[in-house]
Amino acid sequence: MEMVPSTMTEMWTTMGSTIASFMFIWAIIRQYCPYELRRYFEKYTHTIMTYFSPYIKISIHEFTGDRLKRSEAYVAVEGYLSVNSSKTAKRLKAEMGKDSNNLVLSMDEYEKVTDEFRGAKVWWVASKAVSATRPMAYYPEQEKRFYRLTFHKRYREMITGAYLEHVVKEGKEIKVRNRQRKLYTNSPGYKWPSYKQTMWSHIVFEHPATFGTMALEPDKKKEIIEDLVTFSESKEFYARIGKAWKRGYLLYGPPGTGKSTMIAAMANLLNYDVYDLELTAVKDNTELRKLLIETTSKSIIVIEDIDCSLDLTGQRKKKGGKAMADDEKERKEVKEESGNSKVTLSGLLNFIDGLWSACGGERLIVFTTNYVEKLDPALIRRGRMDKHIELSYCGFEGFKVLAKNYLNLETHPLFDAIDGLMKEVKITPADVAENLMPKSPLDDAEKCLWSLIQALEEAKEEAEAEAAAAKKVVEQSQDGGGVCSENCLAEKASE
Ligand SMILES: Nc1ncnc2c1ncn2[C@@H]1O[C@H](COP(=O)(O)OP(=O)(O)OP(=O)(O)O)[C@@H](O)[C@H]1O
Ligand SMILES: [Mg+2]
Repeated sequence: MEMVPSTMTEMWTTMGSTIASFMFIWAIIRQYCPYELRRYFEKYTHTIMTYFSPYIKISIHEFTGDRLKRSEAYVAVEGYLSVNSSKTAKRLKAEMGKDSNNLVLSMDEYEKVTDEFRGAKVWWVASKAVSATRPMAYYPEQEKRFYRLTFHKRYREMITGAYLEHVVKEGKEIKVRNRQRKLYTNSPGYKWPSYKQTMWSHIVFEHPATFGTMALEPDKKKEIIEDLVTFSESKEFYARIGKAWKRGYLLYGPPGTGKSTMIAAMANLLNYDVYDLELTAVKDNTELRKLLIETTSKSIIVIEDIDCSLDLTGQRKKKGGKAMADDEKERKEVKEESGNSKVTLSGLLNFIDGLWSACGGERLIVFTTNYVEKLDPALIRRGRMDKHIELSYCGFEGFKVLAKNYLNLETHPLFDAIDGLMKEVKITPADVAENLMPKSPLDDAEKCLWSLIQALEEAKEEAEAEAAAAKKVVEQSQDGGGVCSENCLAEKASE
């Protein structure tokens, strides 16, 4: 009877001393053994333990290979765990989320969470390994972060198949929902730090414009929105017809008619990033291609005032029959005009629809111009710029949207007078908006409407005076018996 406690005590003593000896040996190895020997010891202990363990482990590393880009799988898992871990994990970290007004939680380093899928239990751990070597003494230690998934080997097939598929799909959706949208620029004003890999700099994109606040004919607005939404939902369609998943928009019209505003509204509608490409700051076609490759999907690449960016209007046409000297001179002129940029029309065409432009998919390319007639037809032909949108002077429907935005008015007795005047004179939405904007806290809606009526009346008087002057010139030229061309009439009228 006394044997049992004595055996138990002996057993505990033996176990205790074994663990103590093991720890002692391990402490000595850690203290005195060279790094290589330690690694060797760790490796074999690990192999023996893995052999007897019924669990399988999968690691998903943040960076793979060239370390240039975060691994897509890691980003997706991060998204998936940000939602799933925030319910169960005890140590969380918080980062600023979408629109800078909410915090997104995710599991902290070395935290472990459990997940269940079709009755199978799995465990996720966020971990990091610190690289033993540093390229230079003053470089910070390189941390390699990774997630480790552990599950029982009897679920191998289901976890490596259906479960991981589910994690990646859901994680990507969560990332898109939570992401801070960005406005990128390649502007030369920013000095790139030498270690920086990317040629774009960015800020958070927070433009408030939406199609709801845009002054535009309702039918036109509806058509544009439908076109954009159809594009964003057509991944399979583009794949089936063998076309890269991108679409070009040409926005043209006089200054102040809402071209730039529409780009912001497009980005807000589709939840896309915006790449504002300053073409004059691009050194040459190679640099243009590099910039393109660095853009991500779900984005709008914008080239504003394309007619001013480069001499893209005649270069290609002239080149064919010209002598070498002429060609050289022409190239020099183009270079001077466009701030040392050597981007050519063919470089730009390749940028839009060359092989590289298909990398990544789901991208809109938008050009804006005030002078559509100045552009080379090759640049804006259908297929390159698929949709041409003219933004023009403000109509009564457009005015009503602005009155609602600026004054919260849906109707007013002065609307009829404004409608009448708008049929007679051209006014840009920017001018309407400026007049409707209260200039002091005492300005009420009626005062703003009167300000607009006054502006419209002044514009009408100006137009009438111009028309009268033109008529006078015509009469004079007829009296004098001379023949005057249209241009000459316009010149005299403006005098
Ligand atoms: N269609 C519109 N709807 C609502 N607001 C507009 C519209 N057009 C212009 N605006 C207002 O006028 C301002 C100037 O418009 P925007 O910069 O979009 O014009 P633009 O066509 O890009 O001009 P530019 O050709 O000079 O670049 C905007 O800040 C916006 O408030
Ligand atoms: Mg603009």
